[in-house]
Amino acid sequence: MAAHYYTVTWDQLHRDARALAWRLITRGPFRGVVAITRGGLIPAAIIARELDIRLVESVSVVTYDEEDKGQPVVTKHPAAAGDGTGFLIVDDLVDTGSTARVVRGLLPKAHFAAVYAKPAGKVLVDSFVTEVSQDTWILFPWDTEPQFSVPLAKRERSA
Ligand SMILES: O=P(O)(O)OC[C@H]1O[C@H](OP(=O)(O)OP(=O)(O)O)[C@H](O)[C@@H]1O
Ligand SMILES: O=c1[nH]c(=O)c2nc[nH]c2[nH]1
Ligand SMILES: [Mg+2]
Repeated sequence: MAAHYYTVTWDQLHRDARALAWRLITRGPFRGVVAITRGGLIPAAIIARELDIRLVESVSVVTYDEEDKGQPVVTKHPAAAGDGTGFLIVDDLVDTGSTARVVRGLLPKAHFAAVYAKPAGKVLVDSFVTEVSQDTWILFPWDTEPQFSVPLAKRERSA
């Protein structure tokens, strides 16, 4: 269980992905994008649109079952990206860095970008936008839904 949660709305994700695209303009040009499925797909689409890139490849690394972490397994290789030369890898976040380490091993020449980064993983990315603490779980808009909120005055107080 995480100590903190950081909720990201669709608007914020769009804004942060565009901010990442701004930073990436001077690091390119890129021939194509490799999205790390599934979390990297939407940021990759936003960034590919902003950088006017039409070649979008994907790589799938399965590591987590909700908040439980296992061994990373590559279930889809990024065949069109070769050794990564001229390619931009995009993920939604780096946490421990284990997904990034696997993908960097597959595409050693690519530029690695993530929208959000935690301290243990940020050394593995070339570009990111926002850092959160290691004990924070990021709640993405595709994993959440709006629900009724109990008024503050009716909540139980601990002290
Ligand atoms: O730095 P790490 O500790 O490897 O964690 C980061 C990875 O974990 C999440 O993906 P997940 O494996 O949950 O799959 P998903 O993208 O399909 O949700 C997230 O999208 C990153 O890809
Ligand atoms: O939705 C997510 N939020 C996170 O903080 C995280 N870390 C690894 N995998 C994650 N998935
Ligand atoms: Mg992922």
